[in-house]
Amino acid sequence: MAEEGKGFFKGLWKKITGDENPEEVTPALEEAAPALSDSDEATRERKPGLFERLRQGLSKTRDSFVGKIDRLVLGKKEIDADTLEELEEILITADIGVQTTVELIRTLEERLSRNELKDGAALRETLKEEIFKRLNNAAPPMAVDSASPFVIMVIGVNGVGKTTTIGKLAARFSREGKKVILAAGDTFRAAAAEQLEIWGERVGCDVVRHKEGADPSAVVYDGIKAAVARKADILIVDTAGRLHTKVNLMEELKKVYRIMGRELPGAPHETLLVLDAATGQNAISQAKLFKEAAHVTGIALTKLDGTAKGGIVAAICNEFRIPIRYIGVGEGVDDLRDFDPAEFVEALFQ
Ligand SMILES: Nc1nc2c(ncn2[C@@H]2O[C@H](COP(=O)(O)OP(=O)(O)OP(=O)(O)O)[C@@H](O)[C@H]2O)c(=O)[nH]1
Repeated sequence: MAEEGKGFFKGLWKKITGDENPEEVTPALEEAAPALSDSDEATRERKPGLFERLRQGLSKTRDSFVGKIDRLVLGKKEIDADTLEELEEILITADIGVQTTVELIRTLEERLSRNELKDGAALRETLKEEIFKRLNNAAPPMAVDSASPFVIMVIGVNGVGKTTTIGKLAARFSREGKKVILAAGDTFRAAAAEQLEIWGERVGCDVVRHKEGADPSAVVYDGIKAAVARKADILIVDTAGRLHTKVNLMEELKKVYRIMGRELPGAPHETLLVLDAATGQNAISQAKLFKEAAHVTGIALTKLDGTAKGGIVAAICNEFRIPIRYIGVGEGVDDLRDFDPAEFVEALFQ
């Protein structure tokens, strides 16, 4: 650039940004936006809307959890043991879980002793980073194209949002052009099959159901036969969330699981446990219980929008080592989102 032109550019730059030295800033800007393709442009246009919805969905957790952290750390010029003690209390009450809280505080203490936490802002940033690390238990996404039909067994106690999650998943897969069949394996409650049929009509997919009180294994058997005969891409199987006893429930789930594998080797390809975030520590107990009885391979965490207990995400990721595949942030069909740890932490702390 000619010197004269450079001067003009510098002046303009300062006017726009208030920054004296464009040379220092320009390389970073170039790095940040290497060649935007058309699809990047499209993503950028779509992203703010989706991100904003996620932010809104997490507003209760952000206001209580991150709000408390901000009140504790912002403006603090020095971090000491008392600050970390107060932080520990906030983490515990935010349903992050005792084990994860202890780990986080230990890490922060170490970083404090290495002089890495100079002030409140540094503490906030480090906490965000450490929470992200614990959410990021890398697991490959559900590989629905790896089998045909790909069978998803959905488990969880009543009322957690199982049927709604199945409906939202069916809608999403159908939109992607996949043929989906639903099997109403909860024969204990008549309303469960009816609810599933309503979703089937809404989404435009077949529902296999039997009468109330029928053997769920028979429903699953028919579901698999129908999925194979009709060349479905995905079969989603609902299961009971409540029986006369907990032991009965677990035994039934084991039986349904066995029948699937017998009728279609490799099935179920995914056992998705649905948990209600608003139930806090109860969701943790359910995760423990189902993990022991069923081969849980993924979690859908619903109702994050209605609760301040969003910290439960960290407890689940860190303590169970079962990937959270989806999060529910509203009742709408588009409110079941892929769980993206980076986006989640950003939406929480921003
Ligand atoms: N706000 C909000 N509500 C949700 C979400 N997911 C499900 N719900 C609502 O939670 C309620 C219970 O959902 P269901 O799908 O009926 O729950 P279920 O686990 O199938 O319950 P049963 O059919 O009784 O076993 C419904 O009113 C849903 O609309 C979510 O992510 N956010």
